[in-house]
Amino acid sequence: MDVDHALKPREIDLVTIRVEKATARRHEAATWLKNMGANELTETPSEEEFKSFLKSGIILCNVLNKIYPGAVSQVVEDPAGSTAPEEVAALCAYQHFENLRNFLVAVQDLGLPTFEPSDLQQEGTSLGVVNCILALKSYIEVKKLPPKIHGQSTPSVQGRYIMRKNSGLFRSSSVRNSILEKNNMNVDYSTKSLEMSDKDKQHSFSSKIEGLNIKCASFEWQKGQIQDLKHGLQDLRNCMENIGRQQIEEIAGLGKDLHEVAKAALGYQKVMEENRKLYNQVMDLKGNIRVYCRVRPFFPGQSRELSTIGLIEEGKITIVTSRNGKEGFRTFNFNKVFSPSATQEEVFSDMRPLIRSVLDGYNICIFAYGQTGSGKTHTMSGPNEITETSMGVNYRALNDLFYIVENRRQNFSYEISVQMIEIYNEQVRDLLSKNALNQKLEIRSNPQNGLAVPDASVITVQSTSDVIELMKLGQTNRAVGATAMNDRSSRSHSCLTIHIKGRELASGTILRGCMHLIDLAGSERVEKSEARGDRLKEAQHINKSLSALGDVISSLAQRSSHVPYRNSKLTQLLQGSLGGQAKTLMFVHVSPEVDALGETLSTLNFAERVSSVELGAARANKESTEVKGLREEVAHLKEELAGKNKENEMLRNMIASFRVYGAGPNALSSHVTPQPKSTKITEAKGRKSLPSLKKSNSYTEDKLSTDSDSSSTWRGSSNSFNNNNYNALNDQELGPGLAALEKQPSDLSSDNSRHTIPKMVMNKPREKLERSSDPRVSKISRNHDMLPSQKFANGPKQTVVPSRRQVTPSLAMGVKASATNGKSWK
Ligand SMILES: Nc1ncnc2c1ncn2[C@@H]1O[C@H](COP(=O)(O)OP(=O)(O)OP(=O)(O)O)[C@@H](O)[C@H]1O
Repeated sequence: MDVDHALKPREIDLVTIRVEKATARRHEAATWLKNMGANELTETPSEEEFKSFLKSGIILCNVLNKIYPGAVSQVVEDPAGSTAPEEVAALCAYQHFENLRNFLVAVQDLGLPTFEPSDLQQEGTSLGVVNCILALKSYIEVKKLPPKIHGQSTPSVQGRYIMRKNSGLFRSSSVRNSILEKNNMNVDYSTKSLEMSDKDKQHSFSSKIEGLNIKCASFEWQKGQIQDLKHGLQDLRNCMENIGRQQIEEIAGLGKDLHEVAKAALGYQKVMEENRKLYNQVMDLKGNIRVYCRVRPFFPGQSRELSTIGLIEEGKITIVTSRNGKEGFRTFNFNKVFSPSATQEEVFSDMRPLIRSVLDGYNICIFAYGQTGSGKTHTMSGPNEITETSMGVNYRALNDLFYIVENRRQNFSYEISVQMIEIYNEQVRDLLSKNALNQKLEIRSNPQNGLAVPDASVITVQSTSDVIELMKLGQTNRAVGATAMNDRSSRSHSCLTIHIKGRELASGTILRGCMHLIDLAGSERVEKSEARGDRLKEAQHINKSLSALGDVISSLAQRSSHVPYRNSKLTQLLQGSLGGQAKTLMFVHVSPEVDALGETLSTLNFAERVSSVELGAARANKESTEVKGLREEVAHLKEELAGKNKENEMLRNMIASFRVYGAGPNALSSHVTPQPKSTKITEAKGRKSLPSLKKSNSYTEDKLSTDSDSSSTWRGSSNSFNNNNYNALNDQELGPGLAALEKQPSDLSSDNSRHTIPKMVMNKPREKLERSSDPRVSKISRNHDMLPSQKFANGPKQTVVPSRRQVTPSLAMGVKASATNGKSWK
């Protein structure tokens, strides 16, 4: 038997056992046949040898005839003498057929197991033949009958037995018919004989005993077979148990392997995750704008077969660009790509760390870009019906921020405030104001206190629900516009800004961060949307602002020295996030439909461009208390210095005016009161702390207010002086020269005689004035050195004279003081 080399060890064991057993039984059968006279057989024949010896059936028939002579009445011998090969082959076949058939019939009549003649063919197996021979052997052993020599047995007894068996096979054979005929004759004969004599009765009885003996022998043989089977079964059971044990061990081993593989896979995933984090960190360090791409699913009822979206991997998306039967693909790389099946939670969890950094003092900007209907609002806010699972980035971000604020309560105190604006047709509106539609707000390119739109309402919030209420108010304000202007909800850029000011309780360090969450209006092709009237105007504004965004991105990508932020309100709003040290994330959205292919490709091209923009590493807006103190002190000093400069300017201008009006320098004495000799600024130079600075201010304020007759008008520092105070002063109080100064440059330009010299003076640096050939100018310049306010200020010399409008408040203050004091400053 061929052993399959691919078999496993336990299977090989089993097969080996079977082969060994079969071989042993074959050898046993061969040995017995040899003992029964088949001398041509070896005792240990191979399977093939065994079959070839028995194939003709001669050996089998002869052995059976030795046991029961005449059991096979006619044994067809070898076709000796035939020469023609075809004749030999035919005789062999006949011999094989006849002998085997006769043998099998006889064996079956004995109640012994038979086999198929084909078992002795080349492709057959000798197992059945061996079983049959060994059964015959057992049968004889049980019967303990010595094998009889041919011709010595009693054919009638055997014949009767054979007849009684009367099997179907036997009945169907022509050879058997002839045997039957013979035996019937025997039966008839014996019956007649029984009727005739007691001898026959005895004979009949002995034949019954014989029959019983045969049955007994058969029973014994079967018992032996059952024993054999039991042993075989036991062997099999042991073998199965072994196999079972081996399998359990193997399964345990496989489990271990699987565990290892799972661990390795997890490790691989971790490494991949780590790689992505590192990649993002590198991007952070380089300050690249992060770009996440999200694909909208098909709408219900749309066919999913025609999609432009090919393969989506971790950070790659392949678009099928096949057109007119030509197959094409384009792959785009981004920081992350979300497939249509990505949930809101999955999308948010990836950007969570970015959002959290706003609490550490970073400026964050997240904006959603994409074609109309591609899912921007879905990502930023969610669908119309907002549930816990469907809520968008805005709500999740706020939830997260308030959650962390709560967790950090022991170490930090945070103030969170919110602004919500929209840019509609290039006008900025405050969505949290009742008067949203009528407002036109300005955007500052250098935000003060982080407010790019300082005039928009800033509302302090304590919880997410506060913000949700505000967002609802904002939406209502947009909705007001929608009824008035026909569904403009997606026709404007909306921006929710969250301002965060945190103070570290232990160190007093201040952190300021702000987060813009921007849902841009959808880009669309005007001709495709067939927009008319207001819609056309809106579309043009949107496209203009998005194209301005494209220009800004191009300039940034090319590192141009000039970036055209001022070309649209949108780019002005985004300036701090695109050009500053902010962390910026763009969500680019695409639709999967084939008819959106053009927009999808242009959107992704733009997005790839955006991802190449390096902003420089983001910086946290952190201020330690010391820095904060120093910064405030510097600011105060600057203010004070500016005040003093304004005074200088005022006096200089006064001199100029007096000269214009023909009054000599002495005339000043009736208007200008010298400031009390003060060392306040000198002190301030060496000051370290804010309180002393304040003291200095208050001293000046106090002095001014006690010197003043109308203290209510003048009370307060120069810093707090505003246009209203200034406007409250009338010409009488200011004097003719100052009243002239109050006029706008345009007013002055119409009065040549009065403004010629002041204008010259104002626009020239001091050195130039000193070198001037104009005697009036040089006089002013010399006088300028003697101004008491400059001595008082003891600050750095001014080389550029500030403009007239800048000096007016301090000028007014100085004049008021001089007018009431009445002393000369000379
Ligand atoms: N990821 C998504 N899963 C399920 N539905 C989505 C998804 N993205 C978008 N949609 C649905 O697609 C439709 C259009 O989405 P959405 O309004 O967010 O697009 P938009 O880009 O904001 O459009 P517009 O620019 O016109 O405002 C909505 O009905 C939205 O619910």
